[in-house]
This record gives sequence, C-alpha cells and structure tokens, in this order.
Amino acid sequence: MVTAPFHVYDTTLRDGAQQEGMNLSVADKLAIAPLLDELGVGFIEGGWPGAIPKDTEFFRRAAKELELRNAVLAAFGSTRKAGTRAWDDPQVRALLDSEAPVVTLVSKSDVRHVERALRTTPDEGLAMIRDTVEFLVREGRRVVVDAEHFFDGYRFDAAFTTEAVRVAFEAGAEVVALCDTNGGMLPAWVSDTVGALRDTLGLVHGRDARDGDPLLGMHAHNDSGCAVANTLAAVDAGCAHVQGTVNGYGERTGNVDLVTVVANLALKSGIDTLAGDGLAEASRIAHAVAEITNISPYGRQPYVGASAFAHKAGLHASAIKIDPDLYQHIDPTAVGNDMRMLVSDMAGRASIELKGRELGFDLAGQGELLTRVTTRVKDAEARGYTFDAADASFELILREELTGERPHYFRIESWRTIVETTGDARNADRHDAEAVAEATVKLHAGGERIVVTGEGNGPVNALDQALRHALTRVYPAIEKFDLIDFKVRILDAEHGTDATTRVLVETSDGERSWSTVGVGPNIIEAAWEALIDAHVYGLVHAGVEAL
Ligand SMILES: CC(=O)SCCNC(=O)CCNC(=O)[C@H](O)C(C)(C)COP(=O)(O)OP(=O)(O)OC[C@H]1O[C@@H](n2cnc3c(N)ncnc32)[C@H](O)[C@@H]1OP(=O)(O)O
Ligand SMILES: CC(=O)C(=O)O
Repeated sequence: MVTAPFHVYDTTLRDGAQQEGMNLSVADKLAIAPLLDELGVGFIEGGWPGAIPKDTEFFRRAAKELELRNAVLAAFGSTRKAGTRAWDDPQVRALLDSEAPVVTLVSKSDVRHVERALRTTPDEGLAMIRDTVEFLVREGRRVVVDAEHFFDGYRFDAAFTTEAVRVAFEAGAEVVALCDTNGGMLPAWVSDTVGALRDTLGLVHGRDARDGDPLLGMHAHNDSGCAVANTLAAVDAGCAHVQGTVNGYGERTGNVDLVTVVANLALKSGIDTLAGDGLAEASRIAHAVAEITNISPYGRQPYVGASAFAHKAGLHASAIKIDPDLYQHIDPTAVGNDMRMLVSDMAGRASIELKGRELGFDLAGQGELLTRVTTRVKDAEARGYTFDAADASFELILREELTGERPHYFRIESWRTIVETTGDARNADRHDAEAVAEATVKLHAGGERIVVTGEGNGPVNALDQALRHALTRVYPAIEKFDLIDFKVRILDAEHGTDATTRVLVETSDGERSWSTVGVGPNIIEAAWEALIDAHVYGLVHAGVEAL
C-alpha cells in the first residue's frame, strides 16, 4: 500500500548533529546529504542557518553543489523572538536567506515553556507562531512547524497545546510535527494524544490525506527507549510525516532511527515511504554515514547492524539450513544486509555447513568432516579461542580438516623478542622512560633459511615487523598486509599474571580485512599465533600457491 502524501523527513544534519561528540563540518554535511537523498527521504534538514555559521555556509554551498533527486532541503530555526516582528527578526531573515524551499520552525507548544523559558504570555506565544509562519508562507516557503514539547504540553494543558497546533495550520503550515522533545512518552500515550488531537481539530487520518491536506508529523527522541514504537504508534493514529536520523544519532539517547522506522513501515505495514529502492541500500548507506560521522556503527542496530542477521546458536542454524525464514523476521537483502553464520562453541554441524557455504566451501553430505570440525571448534573455544570474531582462523581449521594439512608457506625455526626500557617509569620524570623492543625471527621459506631482526615500539610490533620482513622476501604480496586492529582479553583474570590471554588481530590488504585469533599463556605468544594465522590466510587469499 502506498500512502500519499507521506513525508520522510531526515534531521541527521541538524538534530543528529546535536549528539554528544559529533561535530560535522560543512564538507561532512555535503557528503552525507547525497546519501540521504539516495536512501529516498523526501526532506533533508540541513541545520540552523543564522545561528550556526557552518550551517549558513552549508546552505550556501548546497544550493550550488548538491543535485538532489528525491529530497528538498529544509532550513531549521525558531519562531520570531517575543515582542518583535517576524520580518525584522534576524534569525527569521536568515532562514529566508538560506534559500531552502522548506523552513522548519521550532515553536513552543507547552504553555510552561512559553511562560518560563520565553518569559512571555500565552497569547504572545501563539502570535509568535502565527506571525512567523504567515510571513514565511507569504515569502513562498513551505513551512513545517516542530511543536516542541507537544506531548508533555498536551498532558499539562491540552487546550493551549491544541491551540498552538491550530494556529500553525491556520497560518499556513503544511505539517505540524508533534515533538516528544524530552523523549519520555510511551506508545499508548502517543496514540491516545494523536487521536484526541485529530478529533478536536477535525484532521483526516494520514492514510486518507490528499495533497494539500494539513498533515500531522511525529518527531521522537529515545529517552524511554520507545522512539521507534512511538513513531509507529503516531503513524497508526494518523501522522503522515515522520522525522528521524540515520543511525538514531541525536542528543542524549538519540532521535528515532529513521531507517528502522521506514523499514518497519515498508516491510511490516505495507506503507512505502521512500522514493526509489533506497531501502535495499539502507545498510550500505547507514554505514557510509557512520564513516563520515566517524562513529563506529552499532552492530546490534535493527535491520542494518552487522549482527542483525548473524546466527550463533546451533539449533537456529539447523532450521535455517532448511529455510532461513524460520529464524529471520525479514529477508536481509530487503535492507541490503546479509545473513551470517557465527561459529563458536554453540555451533552444531549445520552451523559449520552454513558457515562453510558462506566461505565458499560445499560441505553438504560430509557428515564426518562436519563432526570433526564442530568438535575441534568446541574444544578450541573451551581453551579460550573465539571464532565468531575470527572467521579467518576458522577457515584455516576448515581447510586443514578438508585437505589433511594447513596451507603451508613457511616453517618457523624459532623466534624471540626482548624489550629494553631506559629511565624509570616510577619516577616523577616518567615521561623520560622509553621502551624499545627488538625481535628476531628464524624461518624457512622458498628453500631458504631466513633470519630477520625487527624493531618496534613494543614486543608484538617488533615481532610483526620481523615476520613481515622475513616473509616479504619470498612472498611480495605480504607488503600490502597491514595490521589494523589488535584486541587483547585476559580470560581467567583470577590467575593474575599467569592468566590465559586471547588476542584478536585484524589485518587488511587495502581491499578487504580479516580477523584471526591466538591464545597463549602470555600476550606475546597469543599475538604470535594470531599473526601467523593472519599471514597464512592472507597468502591463501592473495592466490599464492602453498608449498
Ligand atoms: C528542541 C531542540 O533541539 S531545538 C534546536 C536547538 N538547537 C540549538 O539550540 C542549536 C543552535 N543554537 C544556537 O546557536 C543558539 O542557542 C541561538 C543562536 C539559537 C540562540 O543563542 P542566543 O541568541 O545567545 O540566545 P540564548 O541561547 O541565550 O537564548 C535563546 C533565546 O531564544 C528564545 N527562544 C527559545 N526558543 C524559542 C522559540 N521557539 N521561538 C522564539 N524564541 C525562542 C529564548 O527565549 C531566548 O530569548 P532571549 O535572548 O530573548 O532571552
Ligand atoms: C524540534 C526538536 O528537535 C525537538 O523538539 O526535539
């Protein structure tokens, strides 16, 4: 079912940017906007021109540089100041100057805010909305009114809050977005309030709206953990405009995650809200935005998270082998995501078979092999290994069980590493203390005995350098390998200094990355094992023939 008109309004660049620790440059905003457009949203709120210099600059450059296919730009700002005239208010004029076709006005709809934050009368509070909307509409702008603290205000004094919405529509606002500014609402409260407001104002339900009908919208924050549920409840109750941000960015606990909302509407309620097939690209787009904001994507994010369709339990895998729908709420490709099998001590033979398929090995009908690999994984995990975060180490086990031997590129004769520290780290001048590590690796490869010494800022770094130098002579492909992440976990911490250590290493060849695991009585042995796996796996996938 297509509902028209239905607005998907993105505020990643404005309300999303209010997230703690996020600081978007003009270039970042110019890079994110096309991704939002590709997703298929109808509106991109670019920021608050006139208040934030970067946002003024964004609108100036966006008008020249952005070619949006689906979305229009919206400039955000507030209604005129109390006791002034809209056309004289520099903030309001800056909204016009932005040349954005849509202006979104944050307006006070809770009488307590009018009286205490604006320090004015309820009548002047309503006049601020009326005048500003009328002025902007006269100037040819489409106007959205964000009724700030709508739900809190309605619960405190429904008459004033309803009047604020009525005034906005009468003045020419196309949409009044009902804001749960403090994010504390529950879905039933939202449904009841939207229903009551519609009845009082005689507004049609969003699904029955025609072009030109006044629309109610929903702007939810997630402080009660209900932002998505509240937004869906608002749509059910008659809203036909949803605001939110990609990845749920926003102040405090964030805004509603817009991708989750539109995916739920499209895939569960049959309400297509995006232009084009952006939903099928949603995972890539959400991750691309995360790259620009420099905030690591949240793996367990609904629909687009890396773990959203990752299956660990053996029993799940055995059913998924028959039909993936048995353990998945949707087909992951509908949002551009993938199903993944995780191999761990919870795996059964079906998990191994499906993981094998994912890695390009057809293990169907190889019951004995599957049992051997399953047992080996469970035993290794009992000793501290973890394969759900180390696919590459798992693949090496699988290859070994399939062929009877590990891919063989080199033989280690011995290795050692020493750390020399100068200065005394306990002294007040500890910043003078310096540690230099040296490692020597002796190995056999390509018919040669190779001895190489490497230096690094720590023992693992020195070993990595030495191993890399030794092997690059014979396998130039290794030159491209780069250690990009290194994680250490002490497993049985109660043993103190003789605890078992697990190291996870992520390596990249510039095009793809892979993860390997090592376990040992100390960090250096564990890291060495993970590094060896990383090089062997890298050589296999570089197409280098094993000896
Ligand atoms: C719910 C939301 O998230 S809304 C978005 C909030 N975003 C931001 O605040 C980010 C951008 N903000 C800013 O750059 C600054 O806060 C500015 C430029 C808007 C205002 O800064 P200043 O001029 O220094 O004012 P200050 O922050 O001290 O006070 C805000 C003023 O706006 C008034 N105001 C607040 N909300 C509204 C409103 N909806 N309509 C009209 N006036 C308002 C206040 O009464 C106060 O007026 P006063 O100067 O007469 O006391
Ligand atoms: C307008 C807005 O961001 C809010 O009320 O939360």
